[in-house]
Amino acid sequence: MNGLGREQHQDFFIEEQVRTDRLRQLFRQSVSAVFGSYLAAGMLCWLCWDRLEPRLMIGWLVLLAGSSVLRLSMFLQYFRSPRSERTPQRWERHYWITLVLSAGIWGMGAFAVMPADDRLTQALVMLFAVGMSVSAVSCYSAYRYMTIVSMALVLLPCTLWLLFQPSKMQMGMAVAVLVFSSFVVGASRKLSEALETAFRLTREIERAHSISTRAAQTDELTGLMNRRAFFEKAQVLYDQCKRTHQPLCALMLDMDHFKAINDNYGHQVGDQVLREIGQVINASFRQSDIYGRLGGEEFAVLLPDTTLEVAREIGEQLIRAIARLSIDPVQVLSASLGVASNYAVGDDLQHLMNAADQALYRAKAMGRNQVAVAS
Ligand SMILES: Nc1nc2c(ncn2[C@@H]2O[C@H](COP(=O)(O)OP(=O)(O)OP(=O)(O)O)[C@@H](O)[C@H]2O)c(=O)[nH]1
Repeated sequence: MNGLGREQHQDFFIEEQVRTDRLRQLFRQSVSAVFGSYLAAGMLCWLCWDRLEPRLMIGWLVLLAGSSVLRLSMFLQYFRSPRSERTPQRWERHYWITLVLSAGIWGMGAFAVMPADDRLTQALVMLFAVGMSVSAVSCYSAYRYMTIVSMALVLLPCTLWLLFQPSKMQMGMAVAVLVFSSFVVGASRKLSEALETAFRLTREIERAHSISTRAAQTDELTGLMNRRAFFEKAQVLYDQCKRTHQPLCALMLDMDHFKAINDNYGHQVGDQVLREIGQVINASFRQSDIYGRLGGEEFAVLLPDTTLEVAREIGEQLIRAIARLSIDPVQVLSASLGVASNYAVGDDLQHLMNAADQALYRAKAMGRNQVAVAS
C-alpha cells in the first residue's frame, strides 16, 4: 500500500472507530430512556385517569410495555455481546427499528388518548410529549437523526391535530411546540457535532500516541526493536522465565570486520548490510523470542523455553544464514555470536547479557565467524 493509500485506510479506520464510539455512547445514554418513556406515559395516565378513556390508556400502556421489553432485551444482548461484535453494522438497524416502534407508539398513543374537548388535559398531554422530546436530546445525542425522528414521532401526531383545531389557544399551543422544537433540533445538531469531534480527537490522539511509541521503540535502519525497547521487553521476559523456572538463553551477535565494509564500499552499503541482517533476524525467530539492534553492528536475541544446546544450534544457523547473504559488492560477510543461559550465570538480566557478550568476544578472539558458549 502506498503512502496515500495507507493514509486513506487509516482515516477509514478512524471513521469506523468513531462510529463504534457513538454507538457505545448511544447504548449507554439511552437505557434510562426505556424506563423514562414508560414512566412518563404511566404518570400521564394516572394524572388524567378520570378525564381519559380507560380502554385507550390501558391499550397504550400495554403496547408501550411490549416495545419497552423489546428494547430492554436488545440492550441486554448488546451489553452481553463481546466487544468485537458491538459494531454499528450489527446494531444500528436494530436500534432504529425499536426506536421508531417505541416513539411511534408513544406519539400515536398520546394522540389516541387526547380528549377532543378538554383543553387542560390537552395541555397536560402536550407537556408530557414535550418533556419526552427534550429527553430524546440527551439520550440520542450521539445520533442526531435519532433525536429528530423520535421527537417527530412523539410530538407531531398531537401537535398537527392541535394546529388544525378552530381555537386560537390550541393553535397557539401547537405553534409554540413547533417553534420550541426547531430550537431543540438546532441544539441537537451542535451537540452531536461536538460529540463526534470529541470522539474523533480522542481516536486521533490515540493513533498519534501509538505511532510515536512505535517510533521511539524501533530502530530506524533495520525496523527491529532499538536498545531501549529491547531491554524493556527483555526484563519482562527475564522476570517471567525466572518466576516460571523456564530456561532462557541470550544470543549476542556482532558483524565481523564491519568497519572494513564501510571503509571499502561506503556507509550506504554498510547500512544495506545491516538492513538485510535485520531481515534475516526478523525471519529467524518465534513470536515469543525478543530481538533487537543494540547499536552499531551488534544485535541481541532472547530465547525463552530454550536449552543452551538448542540456542547454540540456533546461533550456528543464524551465522550460516548471514554468511549466505549476497549483497553486491560485498564479497564476504560473517558474524560472531555468543550464547549464555540463565541457568548457568548470575541472578539478573545484566549478568546474562554480560555472559553472552563475553562469549561473543571469545568467538571473535578464536577467529570470528563462529559461536561461543558462556562457560
Ligand atoms: N554503515 C553503518 N556503519 C555503522 C553503523 N553503526 C556503526 N557503524 C560502523 O560499524 C563499525 C564497527 O567497527 P568496529 O567496532 O571496529 O568493529 P568491526 O570492524 O566489525 O570489527 P570486529 O567487530 O572486531 O570484527 C564502525 O566503523 C562504525 O562506524 C551504522 O548504522 N551504519
